[in-house]
Amino acid sequence: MSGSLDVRGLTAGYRRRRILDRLDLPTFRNGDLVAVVGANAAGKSTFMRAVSGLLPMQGEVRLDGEDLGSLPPAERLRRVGYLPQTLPQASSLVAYESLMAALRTADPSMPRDRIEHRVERVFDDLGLRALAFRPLGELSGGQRQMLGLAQVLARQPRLLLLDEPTSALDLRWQIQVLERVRHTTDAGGIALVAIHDLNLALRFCDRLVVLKDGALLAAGDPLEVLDAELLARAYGIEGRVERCSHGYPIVQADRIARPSETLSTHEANTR
Ligand SMILES: Nc1ncnc2c1ncn2[C@@H]1O[C@H](COP(=O)(O)OP(=O)(O)OP(=O)(O)O)[C@@H](O)[C@H]1O
Repeated sequence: MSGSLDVRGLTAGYRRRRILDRLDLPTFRNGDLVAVVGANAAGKSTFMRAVSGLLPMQGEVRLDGEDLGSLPPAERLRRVGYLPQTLPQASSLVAYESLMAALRTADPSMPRDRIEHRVERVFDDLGLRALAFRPLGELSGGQRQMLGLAQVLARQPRLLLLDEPTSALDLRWQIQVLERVRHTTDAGGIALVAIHDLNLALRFCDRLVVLKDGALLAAGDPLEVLDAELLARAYGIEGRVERCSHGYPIVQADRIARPSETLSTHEANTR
């Protein structure tokens, strides 16, 4: 179906361990900015790698009705922009050249003037002009993370898969990045963002996927899905979702839950 992402029966893992086992997600549509959340080791990065095509997988990932697994790697690379959790390698290339190189790799047939136009544009959009002629090896961790994102956005992929894109960023740049991603989804894209900061997820994302031990714990509207019980089950904490004085929802983590509080009432009652 056009304008959609469908994940059905996704199974993926590593040589000796299966991590995701027949994962089904709700259909995502154009305009959706999806936060993929869950505790450490829940399977978020494995999910991102599997959907991106970097990790062998079974099941179906359909983008606009087409099975991504059946596309040639170059075509998949054109449609899916994946930002890994690791920062881009430090190198002697300056930032501008690194973006040019990323675009050339993704689409060797793209004319040079179009590449330059896209690179200029993404530097402006992300407010990174000051970094354009700095060698990657001389940038801070946060600056390198921004450049990694710039490399992905400049390719203008149909689907964005961003694994912790704000983990190295200060408050201002966290907002800058998520506003930028929001802009691409408002323009009709689909973006999946693995993120630990639930407050950013609540503020910018319109869909939430919660993973636990490689399985889907919950999915839906972030404000409907995130509540005290989910915080206990997903993270083992006692917490709550409240509104700040500006009206934004915020998650307050109060303390680590006692073991029985990490289970649902039903589970606890039937033990
Ligand atoms: N390269 C690998 N080889 C073997 N096992 C791996 C590998 N990468 C991750 N795992 C395992 O897969 C499971 C899920 O890890 P994953 O990185 O997907 O979790 P995550 O939700 O992204 O965690 P985090 O929030 O800590 O980044 C973990 O048990 C982890 O130990």
